[in-house]
Amino acid sequence: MSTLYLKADKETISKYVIFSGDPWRVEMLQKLLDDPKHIAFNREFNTYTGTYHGIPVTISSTGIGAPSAAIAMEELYDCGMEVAIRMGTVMGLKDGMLGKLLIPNGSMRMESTSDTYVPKSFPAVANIDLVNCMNRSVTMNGREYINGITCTMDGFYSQMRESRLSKKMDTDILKTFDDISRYNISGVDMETSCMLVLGSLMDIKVCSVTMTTVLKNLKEVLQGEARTKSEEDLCKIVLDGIEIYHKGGNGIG
Ligand SMILES: O=P(O)(O)O[C@H]1O[C@H](CO)[C@@H](O)[C@H]1O
Ligand SMILES: O=c1cc[nH]c(=O)[nH]1
Repeated sequence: MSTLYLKADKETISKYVIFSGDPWRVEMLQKLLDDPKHIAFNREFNTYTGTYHGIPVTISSTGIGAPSAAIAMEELYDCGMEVAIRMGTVMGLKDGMLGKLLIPNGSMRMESTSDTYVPKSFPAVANIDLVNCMNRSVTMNGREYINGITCTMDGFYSQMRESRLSKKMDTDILKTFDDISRYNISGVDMETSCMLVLGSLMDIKVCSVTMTTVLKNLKEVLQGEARTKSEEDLCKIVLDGIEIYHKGGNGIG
């Protein structure tokens, strides 16, 4: 029987799963797989399974935010997922980060979905072996990475970007950034901490590999060809990272 939202089942899902936020990034990634089989595109969940250099890999999407990321994680865990990688974009909070990969060791839980599973004192931490393999893959692919702590939030236009409403309500978006910058937080996204928490609860391996596409206050933004190239590199980096991990961290090729 297929799952409620992703329309997946045990026969079609592999143990390695990559989750993009954006369903259209899945279309970019599936082009790098051999023999990609389209499982379903239902709501925000676009899912394929194929192989990368002989390794079975499933790719899917979570849409924006932790609630739907938790649904995707739950349903593919039900189908036998053992390794989950978030492959997304992130807003960098430090200068010079644009185009660099932010691969957090852990993430501050400012989203609320993970609170529905465990208390806030439960940490959101990444699997160290996966992080190391992804770091190696970034270097191999000619990019730079940053490890450290990120922050995951729920409110895009209430916490991360000014809007007509936030101005009308006098919401101080910059104060949020100032507050978390004092904690040496490197970047902000909307899914990572929830996915890391669920991975620990499921006793599977999880990490988050994110491309810095924008800096806070839109100080710098990756656009046009540079943005496309950075997302293409992100897809390749995550696939190569899985290959490194699959081979016991001993390199690829
Ligand atoms: O590019 P993705 O993976 O969607 O990630 C980031 O982009 C979205 C916000 O623009 C949020 O989902 C955030 O986490
Ligand atoms: O603005 C942005 C861009 C990428 N990721 C986010 O979470 N926010």
